[in-house]
Amino acid sequence: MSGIFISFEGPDGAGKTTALKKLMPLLQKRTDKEVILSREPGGSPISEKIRKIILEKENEEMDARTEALLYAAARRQHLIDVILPTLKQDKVMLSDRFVDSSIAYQGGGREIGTKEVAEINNFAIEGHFPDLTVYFDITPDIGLSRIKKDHEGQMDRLEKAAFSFHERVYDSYQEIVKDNPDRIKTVNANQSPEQVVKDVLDIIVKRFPKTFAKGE
Ligand SMILES: Nc1ncnc2c1ncn2[C@@H]1O[C@H](COP(=O)(O)OP(=O)(O)OP(=O)(O)O)[C@@H](O)[C@H]1O
Ligand SMILES: Cc1cn([C@H]2C[C@H](O)[C@@H](COP(=O)(O)O)O2)c(=O)[nH]c1=O
Repeated sequence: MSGIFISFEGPDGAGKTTALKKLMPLLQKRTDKEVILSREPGGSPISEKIRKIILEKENEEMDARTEALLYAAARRQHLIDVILPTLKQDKVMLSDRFVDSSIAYQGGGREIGTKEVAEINNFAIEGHFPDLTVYFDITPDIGLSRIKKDHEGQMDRLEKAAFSFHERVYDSYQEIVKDNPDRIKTVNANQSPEQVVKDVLDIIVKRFPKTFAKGE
């Protein structure tokens, strides 16, 4: 596998999607490798169908373990349909969320347990961890207030969960970051969108200087 796999993580409203849209062309300018952007849950036709089931507000009664299995199933299909083919073609794969989201949201937030959730995800991803993960650090009060300001009426099932759930997600992410210092690098997401993009770009270029050397 010769491509580069980078995931982006963080609590709801951290600004990943906003930053990734701006980051994509900046990265593409610096490399001859094709840069592909995808997201989880989703990113391929079957996984997008699973995403709909997971996030629909009507599915309030969904059991926590069912939710964890659905995220892992969507991830497996995304891996097979998009991530592995992209890496085999020597491209750069950017994924807006990956396995750490399940550990933080289902393991921590839903209190299933990080070990249990890691186990079903190990089955799904068969060791294909990202080469680099950029964690967008934002406290749940700030992240959720951004979302409420932007689209309160259209908040999905996860975004609408209790504040204590989002606090557990945040705490769980802090643990994951602490436990994976080589793979995960943190960006302060409570800065201007421009500064966030600059910081993320710096991290990626520093980690893969040869790949992103064009135009230096
Ligand atoms: N640096 C920033 N400062 C202030 N507001 C921001 C910043 N970045 C993004 N936003 C706003 O915050 C909201 C959430 O941003 P975005 O959708 O990019 O976050 P996200 O990390 O993808 O969230 P989620 O995972 O919940 O979808 C949007 O309204 C966006 O305009
Ligand atoms: C991959 C993944 C995601 N989640 C949560 C995180 C968000 O609340 C939603 C996804 O929405 P986004 O706007 O596309 O970020 O799902 C999760 O709980 N577990 C996961 O594995």
